[in-house]
Amino acid sequence: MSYDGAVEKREDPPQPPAGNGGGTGNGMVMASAPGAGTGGTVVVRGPTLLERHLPPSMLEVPRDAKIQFMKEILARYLPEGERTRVQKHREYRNRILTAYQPLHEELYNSHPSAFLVPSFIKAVSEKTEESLRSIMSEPSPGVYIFSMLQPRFCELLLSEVENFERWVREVKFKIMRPNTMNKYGAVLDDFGLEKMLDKLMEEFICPISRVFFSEVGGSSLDSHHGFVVEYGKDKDIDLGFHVDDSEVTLNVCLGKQFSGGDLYFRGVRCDKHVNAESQPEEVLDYAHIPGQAVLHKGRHRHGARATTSGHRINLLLWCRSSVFREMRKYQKDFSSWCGECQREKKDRQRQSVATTKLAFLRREGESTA
Ligand SMILES: O=C(O)CCC(=O)C(=O)O
Ligand SMILES: [Fe+2]
Repeated sequence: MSYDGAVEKREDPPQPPAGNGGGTGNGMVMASAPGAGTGGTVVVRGPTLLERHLPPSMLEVPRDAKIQFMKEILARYLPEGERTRVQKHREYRNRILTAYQPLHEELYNSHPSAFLVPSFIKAVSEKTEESLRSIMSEPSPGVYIFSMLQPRFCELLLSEVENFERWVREVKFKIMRPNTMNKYGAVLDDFGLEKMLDKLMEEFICPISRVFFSEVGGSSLDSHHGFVVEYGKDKDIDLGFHVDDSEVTLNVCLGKQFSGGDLYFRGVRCDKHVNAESQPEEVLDYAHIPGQAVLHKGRHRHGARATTSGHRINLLLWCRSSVFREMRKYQKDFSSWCGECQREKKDRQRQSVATTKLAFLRREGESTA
């Protein structure tokens, strides 16, 4: 195999930073389960079944207020440890939000369509497989590449991230990194971009995922973890072979100038087969281009090669489905999406056809003897 060693499961960081000026203290463990921790922004979408249970006084309030109300009720039913984690993460975010002064307000307040290229907006608004395929390539099964972000948005976001990191250094704020495999990068949801990214997921990634990723919960995405990863000198160099803690991952290069940093893909696998061999058609290398997006299943094994010069920053949106995760707990057969389960199933079918044929031929032989 052309990758090294075993596949890692890339998750939100398990440990919070300790002590930000009398804050959370130690031990805010980040859960990778939906609804908790860094990625725990479960968004209740409306009109939903849950909405029918709202008290009459809540029916006319804005959607955000309804969501907040429902979240608070649902939080009461979380296990104790998880409730504490959610609460501490909320406090962590609030400390950032009250102290950090954003540089480009428009990033926070504009509708995401202001940042997207027109061809992408048009294809998604038509919502058909044909319109989506007209702007995408699929160089290996399940990996979709398309032009997505306007250069101006990439520049604004890069400059906002720089500003945030400058503030972090100046006030010596200990931030949580995006997940267990990065030492650099920042969680965009933690400094105010959660709502904008949620709209991006809901209005643009959900319609695509419904078409291409329905077998892994693409029709019921309901939360996200949005962050940037950074590579180059004095940053992360490469990223090991892994699967994401997501159902669907959006990965868009923001820039700047760099060489190297190719993504490599090696097929989709369930937990049991995560280290199984890859098939030739599953092998893909992809060179990042600023503004261009890669969309794939979280369980699609991948990694990033060394960024050999310059500075590469990518926007990642891990999209999750709480319904899919719950259902997966009770399933054993993942042949609708795991390449190795599919291969095993085909082998079993071939075997059973061969056995039936043999039995038939034997019977035929006996009756003509
Ligand atoms: O560096 C990249 O482009 C890959 C990032 C990635 O796979 C991740 O953050 O999960
Ligand atoms: Fe990844």
